[in-house]
Amino acid sequence: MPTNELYMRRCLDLAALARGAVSPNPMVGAVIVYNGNIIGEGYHQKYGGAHAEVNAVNDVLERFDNAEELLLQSTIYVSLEPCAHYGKTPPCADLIIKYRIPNAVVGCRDPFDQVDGKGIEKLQAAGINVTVGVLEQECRHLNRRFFTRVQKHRPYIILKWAQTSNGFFAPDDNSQFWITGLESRKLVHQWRAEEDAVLVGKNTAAIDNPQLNVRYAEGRNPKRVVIDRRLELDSSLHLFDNSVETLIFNEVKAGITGRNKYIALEDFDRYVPQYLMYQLYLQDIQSVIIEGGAHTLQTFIDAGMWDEARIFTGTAVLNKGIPALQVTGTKVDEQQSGDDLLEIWYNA
Ligand SMILES: NC(=O)C1=CN([C@@H]2O[C@H](COP(=O)(O)OP(=O)(O)OC[C@H]3O[C@@H](n4cnc5c(N)ncnc54)[C@H](OP(=O)(O)O)[C@@H]3O)[C@@H](O)[C@H]2O)C=CC1
Ligand SMILES: Nc1c(N[C@@H]2O[C@H](COP(=O)(O)O)[C@@H](O)[C@H]2O)[nH]c(=O)[nH]c1=O
Ligand SMILES: [Zn+2]
Repeated sequence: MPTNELYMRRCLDLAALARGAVSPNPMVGAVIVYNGNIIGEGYHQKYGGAHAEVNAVNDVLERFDNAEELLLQSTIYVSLEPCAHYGKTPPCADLIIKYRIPNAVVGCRDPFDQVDGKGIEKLQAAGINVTVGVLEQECRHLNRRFFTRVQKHRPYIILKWAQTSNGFFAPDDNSQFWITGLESRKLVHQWRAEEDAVLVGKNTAAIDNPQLNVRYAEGRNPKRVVIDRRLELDSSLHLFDNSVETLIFNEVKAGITGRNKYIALEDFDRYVPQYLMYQLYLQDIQSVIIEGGAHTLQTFIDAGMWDEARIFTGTAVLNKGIPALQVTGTKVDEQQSGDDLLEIWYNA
């Protein structure tokens, strides 16, 4: 692998260590290389905390007595364009300029309005040799949630469901039927920990009484979201147990009771997926995993409001029921999850 790619790959690995911990900020990793050796590493570890470049420079300063001398002959690799603005921390471009690091290699440009090329320009104006676009697609992919929020003004939307081996989604008698095995269940809980919110429709909330939390994996619980137009759901359901912030989209009331947030939509007959996702965007929710049911998933599919679909096909069989859903897009992966088959599709 060419050298630049090798170090950028390390930046990506570092960045990914913060999965689920920095939203709505992007995940970013940085390494500093002197004479073919990595002398410092860092990543953005938690929301509001130091940026990757700061941690990488500090790592060098802590490890070497002659750090400032080494930095004068080093290259900094960073998976996202260094920031140029005063946010929660001062601009990273200024830090690189301050230590006169002569070379910067950037994975991809930051689309965020206050950066968007200004970090690169600032470095170049200071005489730093800047290379942009190393492993660019991978760098953009890692932060696809962040890019979607900044560029589309909505969260990244993941659809997830399970279907039987003979193409059914659920029984049609308002009962719960578990299709997948324990491994898939663990995987889904891990996915929940990686996203900001998990959403279900009213019937799923009533029939399954889901908890929608992270019990079979490590990590933090996502916010819960439910669509309940007329507020018909029973308040004794797990969803309303105040263990996690829960957003209830309805047409009856707005307000907060404990950790339950009622959000009123003006129009429940048209553009519901669009309105809903805009509301989540306003709440800084950068990604959402939609776990059903069929009706809810279908409205998002019909509106073209999805980015990724994760579809399990279990070994269970149903003789009749709600038919499984179809997406058109690109299948990017297929793998076994215990006895289940898992397909990943992108909407492109
Ligand atoms: N196989 C799997 O992966 C899963 C299976 N299930 C199963 O699926 C079944 C439930 O699925 P289903 O009946 O399709 O129900 P949903 O859970 O999708 O709930 C549908 C209801 O939610 C409200 N809603 C959803 N989307 C919208 C929208 N865009 N605009 C307005 N209201 C909306 C409506 O309620 P209102 O009546 O207020 O208008 C609608 O009738 C259960 O048996 C459950 O066990 C559930 C999840 C996953
Ligand atoms: N039936 C079914 C799924 N159902 C989804 O999981 C939810 C239950 O979440 P929890 O209460 O937290 O365990 C349920 O409401 C529905 O959204 N998921 C799957 O991976 N496989 C399955 O076969
Ligand atoms: Zn920064």
